[in-house]
Amino acid sequence: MSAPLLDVSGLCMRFGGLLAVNEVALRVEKGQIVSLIGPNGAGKTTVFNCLTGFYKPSAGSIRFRGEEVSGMPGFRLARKGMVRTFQHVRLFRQMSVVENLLVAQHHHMNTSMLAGLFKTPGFRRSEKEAMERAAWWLERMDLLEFANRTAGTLAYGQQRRLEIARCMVTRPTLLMLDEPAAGLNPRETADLQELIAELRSEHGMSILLIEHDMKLVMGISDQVVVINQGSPLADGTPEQVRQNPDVIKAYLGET
Ligand SMILES: Nc1ncnc2c1ncn2[C@@H]1O[C@H](COP(=O)(O)OP(=O)(O)OP(=O)(O)O)[C@@H](O)[C@H]1O
Repeated sequence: MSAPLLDVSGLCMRFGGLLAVNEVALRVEKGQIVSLIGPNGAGKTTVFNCLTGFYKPSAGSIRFRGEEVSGMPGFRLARKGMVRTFQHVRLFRQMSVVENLLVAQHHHMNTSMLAGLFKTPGFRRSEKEAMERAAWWLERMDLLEFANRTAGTLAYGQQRRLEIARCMVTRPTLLMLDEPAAGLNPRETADLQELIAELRSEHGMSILLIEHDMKLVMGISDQVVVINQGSPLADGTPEQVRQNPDVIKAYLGET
């Protein structure tokens, strides 16, 4: 059997006296949708920040495509195919919608500064492909008509979609979404669920999701990992997790 796409074990993150993440383990197999859930302050975003190189974990192993990547900076992880969105939308708000997608691809373009200076055929081809990819994803996300609008002026749901498009133009392997349904209305959340399913079925994405919307989590996940106060509480299929008494007590019982 091949190694999991993402294999995290013994992950710990300490902030001074606070052990915010304590021995967390999770796996994402290729093509899986895995959700990380837990009450407010459970440590979910801290786990994401460790996985994506924002924090250097205090302990533990993070293997991505078989390689130990713990402590690797975010831009290198992104090049390797691990990309994320944020709990609070983070776009280049003053840039146009399409510029946001072009900038995102810059690190991934196979061109040198000299090639850019002399506008070599290779550089021009690379730029054309980046523009085509941006246009494709803008259309897919129903954002094409806003291509030249300043990103900060888009409606909130559109900004969320642009953030996902910004990940997708880099052609990632693992997409990590931090509360993608936050601030969306029920219709938009249902559309998001459909989009996530299609990212997997049509684009071969593997997805790790932090989400509070239980309908979305239970409706879309292959596996659910539950943490509470930084520590692992349960993991399994949505059905197994839904019926776990510890989870009901610590988390689902709250809602
Ligand atoms: N940079 C930091 N410095 C100190 N403490 C932090 C830092 N980041 C997070 N924490 C603490 O770590 C704990 C876990 O926070 P985290 O944001 O990871 O939880 P969460 O599960 O994502 O919560 P929510 O669902 O509310 O977003 C909290 O007690 C938080 O205050």
